[in-house]
Amino acid sequence: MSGPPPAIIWEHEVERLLQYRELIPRLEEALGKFSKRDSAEVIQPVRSTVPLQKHSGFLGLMPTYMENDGVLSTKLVCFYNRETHSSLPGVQATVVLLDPEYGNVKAVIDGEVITAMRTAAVSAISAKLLMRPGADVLAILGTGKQALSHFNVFTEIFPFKEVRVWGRSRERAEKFVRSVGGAAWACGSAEEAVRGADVIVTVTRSTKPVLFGQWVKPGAHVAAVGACRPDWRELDDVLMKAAVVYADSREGAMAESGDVILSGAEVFAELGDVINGTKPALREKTTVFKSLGMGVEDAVSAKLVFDQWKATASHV
Ligand SMILES: NC(=O)C1=CN([C@@H]2O[C@H](COP(=O)(O)OP(=O)(O)OC[C@H]3O[C@@H](n4cnc5c(N)ncnc54)[C@H](O)[C@@H]3O)[C@@H](O)[C@H]2O)C=CC1
Ligand SMILES: O=C(O)C1=NCCCC1
Repeated sequence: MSGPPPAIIWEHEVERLLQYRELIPRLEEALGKFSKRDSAEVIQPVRSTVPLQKHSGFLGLMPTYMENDGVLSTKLVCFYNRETHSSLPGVQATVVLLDPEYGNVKAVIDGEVITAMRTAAVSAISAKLLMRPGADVLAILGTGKQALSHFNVFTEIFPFKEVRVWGRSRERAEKFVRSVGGAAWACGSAEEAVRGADVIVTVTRSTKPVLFGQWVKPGAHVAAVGACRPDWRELDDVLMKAAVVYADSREGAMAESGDVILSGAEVFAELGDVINGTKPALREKTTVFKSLGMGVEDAVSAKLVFDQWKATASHV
């Protein structure tokens, strides 16, 4: 292959280079560009998925081209629905950044930190747009990687007075609370965590509902991040039908979200539509943001990492 060898930028380096304050505005811009459906801005097909049946998982391929920005990338992500309490990873990812003119690989970047941070940052954007003003109580269902990245960004940018965490085992919820220096409460049940909460984040590997509409306070905002297969659920039909549903990608939600497909709920708008001002943010209603994850989010995150990496003198 012609051209210089690709940069290899791994986990600790990505952690050092990626900051929410720089990432969030770029993601907001990217979501808006995606929803314009202008092929010079963003070409991003719905994720192709290859089942890894033997290992209860999937390989997702997420190519994206942003012509006006000169960004070409693809993420390779494996995600699993393994036996409960398996110590094997739930999500593993790599982002490959290419030169769109020459076609050579410019960088191979660890995708786990990018996936954790860009997903949480997009949920935070959904909350910024859709939660009611004065939201005080945040509930997080799940205690894994996404739970931590969501805790980090939500507490960094919003002044929540209380953060509640639920996991399938109380022990894991308590461990999570210790890991964040005690800045949250471990709850004994999902119901206890979400009753009265203003914002609820679901970040589990569950394939059946863990959040039920009858527990959810009217006007609450839900960022639903797990359940990214057409037959997986995190939210029940009552909630899906009562809420105004937003998504990152309408096509993605119609193809991949069990919560949308199986409940028959309508996707009211994409987050990008709200950012572009073409659809309203119905903050006074109960809202669900159904996140599936998009290649364009990985593309702008990888570009940010690569640009910062190049700017670090010792690598040049
Ligand atoms: N929307 C998006 O862009 C993305 C979505 N995801 C999805 O988000 C979810 C969480 O991802 P990670 O935090 O990386 O995974 P993780 O494996 O680190 O954490 C998963 C959490 O779910 C819990 N869990 C597993 N089965 C459960 C069940 N039946 N009921 C309740 N809780 C259960 C685990 O105990 C753990 O707390 C996964 O479904 C993953 O596929 C991950 C990355 C991006
Ligand atoms: O966008 C992503 O990255 C993922 N989405 C759903 C499943 C895991 C990874």
